[in-house]
Amino acid sequence: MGEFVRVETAEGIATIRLDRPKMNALNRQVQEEIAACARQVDADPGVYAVVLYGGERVFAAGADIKEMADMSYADMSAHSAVLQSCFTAVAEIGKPVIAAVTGYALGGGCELALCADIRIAGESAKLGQPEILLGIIPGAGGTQRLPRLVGPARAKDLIFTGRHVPAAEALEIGLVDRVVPDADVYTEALAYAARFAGGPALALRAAKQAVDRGLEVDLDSGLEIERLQFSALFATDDAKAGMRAFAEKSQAKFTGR
Ligand SMILES: CCCCCCCCCCCCC/C=C/C(=O)SCCNC(=O)CCNC(=O)[C@H](O)C(C)(C)COP(=O)(O)OP(=O)(O)OC[C@H]1O[C@@H](n2cnc3c(N)ncnc32)[C@H](O)[C@@H]1OP(=O)(O)O
Repeated sequence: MGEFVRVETAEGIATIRLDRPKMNALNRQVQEEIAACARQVDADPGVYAVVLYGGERVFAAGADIKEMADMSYADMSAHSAVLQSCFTAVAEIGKPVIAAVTGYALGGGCELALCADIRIAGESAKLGQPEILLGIIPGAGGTQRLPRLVGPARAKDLIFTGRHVPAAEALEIGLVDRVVPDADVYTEALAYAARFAGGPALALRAAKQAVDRGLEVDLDSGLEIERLQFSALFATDDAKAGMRAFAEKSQAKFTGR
């Protein structure tokens, strides 16, 4: 349990809850607490899916500008690897991760949402990478994850202009996957995550890793990643249970082994 970031778990779903004054501004402490929560939920066999949530008002308004304002090249050069690793810890959670985007997801806040697999936004939510307006650029994966999601031209538009993207446009360009009434964002994210509770955790992890790792390599290598992940699942009790249940017209009981 961190000071500004905590894990709340219920019925197999973990929420990583950001809760810091000043729009959940991401300072060093928040980033490190996010990474600790990511590692905690990744290692917890009782957690089948994860929701990232900043509260009803805001997801996260980005890095703490006031903290960064006094940082030197040396400071940031020393910290930026840690910073990226905190976000990568979220991206590498071996379970479905859903970002519940309320209010603003800007800068590092948008980059955090990009580390999720699915993004559900409220109708009045706004996302963006406004770093350019501060004389800097995204530094927590935005220049890499955003173009992979929306394409290089749209990513450059958002990064070059720093503009806020309303939820409806974010849906159009694939930056978010669903738009729901503001009041329903968190419950909708939990409902989607609940689909995975009690499910085939090993297969879900294999699917996520095959897709994510496959995006980074050529097709032949990606097919090899899939082949190895697919074959490995035949060593699991879950695969036997799942296919036997189908044959017996019964409900599969997955154990995560
Ligand atoms: C060696 C030490 C290492 C330290 C750790 C380094 C951390 C490095 C992290 C790097 C992460 C990767 C790179 C990412 C960079 C960024 O994210 S840059 C920031 C990008 N975000 C923004 O530019 C958004 C800034 N905020 C706003 O534009 C507005 O606040 C808003 C979101 C549009 C909301 O406006 P409004 O509703 O009018 O509310 P405000 O009055 O503006 O805000 C309320 C209070 O919250 C404070 N605040 C808001 N955002 C931030 C922020 N990002 N950082 C710090 N503080 C923020 C705002 O100042 C208000 O405070 P008070 O005036 O004191 O009430």
